[in-house]
Amino acid sequence: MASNTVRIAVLPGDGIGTEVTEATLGVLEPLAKRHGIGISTETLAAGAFHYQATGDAFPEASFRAAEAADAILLGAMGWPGIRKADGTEIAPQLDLRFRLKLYAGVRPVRAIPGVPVALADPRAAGIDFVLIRESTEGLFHSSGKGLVTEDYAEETLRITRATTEKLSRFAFRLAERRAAKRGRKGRVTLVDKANVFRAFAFMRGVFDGVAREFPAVESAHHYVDAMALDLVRHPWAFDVLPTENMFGDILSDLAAGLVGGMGFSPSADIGDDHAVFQPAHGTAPDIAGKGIANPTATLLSAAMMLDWLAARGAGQGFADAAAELEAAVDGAFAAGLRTADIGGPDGTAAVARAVAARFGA
Ligand SMILES: NC(=O)C1=CN([C@@H]2O[C@H](COP(=O)(O)OP(=O)(O)OC[C@H]3O[C@@H](n4cnc5c(N)ncnc54)[C@H](O)[C@@H]3O)[C@@H](O)[C@H]2O)C=CC1
Ligand SMILES: CC(C)CC(=O)C(=O)O
Ligand SMILES: [Mg+2]
Repeated sequence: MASNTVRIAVLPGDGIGTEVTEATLGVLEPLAKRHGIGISTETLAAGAFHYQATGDAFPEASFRAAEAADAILLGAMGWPGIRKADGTEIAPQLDLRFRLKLYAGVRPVRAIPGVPVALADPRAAGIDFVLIRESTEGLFHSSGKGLVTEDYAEETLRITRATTEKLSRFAFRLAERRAAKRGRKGRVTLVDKANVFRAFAFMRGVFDGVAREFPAVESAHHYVDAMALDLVRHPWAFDVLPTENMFGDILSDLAAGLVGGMGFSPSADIGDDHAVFQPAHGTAPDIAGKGIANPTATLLSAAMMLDWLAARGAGQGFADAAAELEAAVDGAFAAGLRTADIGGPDGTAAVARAVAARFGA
């Protein structure tokens, strides 16, 4: 990667995906100028409405351009009324995860000062954990391949040693970095269903093997049903939570609900060579076109992107810009910004303005 200049492929997608992406690009521009970092963007077509118009949800040219970019910023894709012949929805974001082997779906869940949390316990203000949703296999391995007959339907879950090892190492390394920052011991808790399914007993065995490589980090296991309970009972107790694809999909929405909703839930799908940064939410047909979508999740995803680019050699300016963007989001809410999803008056553009104003734009 050429130092200090990066190419970002932008896939706005459908519904509020386009709105939160536009707001985020509007913040990235002055941020890049301020830090003297070069960011060029190329907007690419893909999504449900593109499928409706052309019959192609994800043109190969868009995929190739995304693959060639230094990083990919994605809004959201899919629309409930636009379906393929098999009854499922359009989801090019899944193609990206599979084709670019983005096994680590990193979904940080953090209480932002000023944003109401769902729990009355004062410890909820300290919610700060990271779900790592394996994003290339698990039950989603079966997507588009399930068997459907007149009388029954069947989908298969797949767990591999190679991906579980990578996922586990990613989780332990993240826990090490978080421990260094927070000055406390890291803890990685595998979320599985090893009491019932052999595939999860296998996953647990592989995870335990990797855990032995990281003696300074605590390791634990939790069944997914109990984790759904405990994320509501005491979410502040968790640190890094790797899990299977479908479990992570479900738990990440639950977790978002703890800290203000989907509008506050960033994510990054990271592989060995590529990464996609996108909010964990969808296209929100119920609020699309109204100018009230909360772009915070996308802004925080963009901060994760800048940080990831810095770690890959783009330069310290990217790390500084990432830190400033996250601080600007926190600062804006601490200063009274209130989005519609938490009952406030501030729409998409107002959030972008308030965040950019924190760093003088
Ligand atoms: N990564 C992606 O691109 C995803 C795409 N989808 C697709 O999106 C479409 C809608 O799916 P839903 O199940 O309704 O999930 P959703 O995440 O779009 O919406 C769930 C709820 O959260 C709210 N919400 C979501 N993002 C918000 C934001 N930024 N600001 C304020 N409120 C927000 C919505 O208004 C809705 O009440 C479907 O076609 C689905 O397949 C769903 C999830 C992720
Ligand atoms: C197409 C879906 C898997 C998208 C989704 O729900 C997600 O990324 O969380
Ligand atoms: Mg989801």
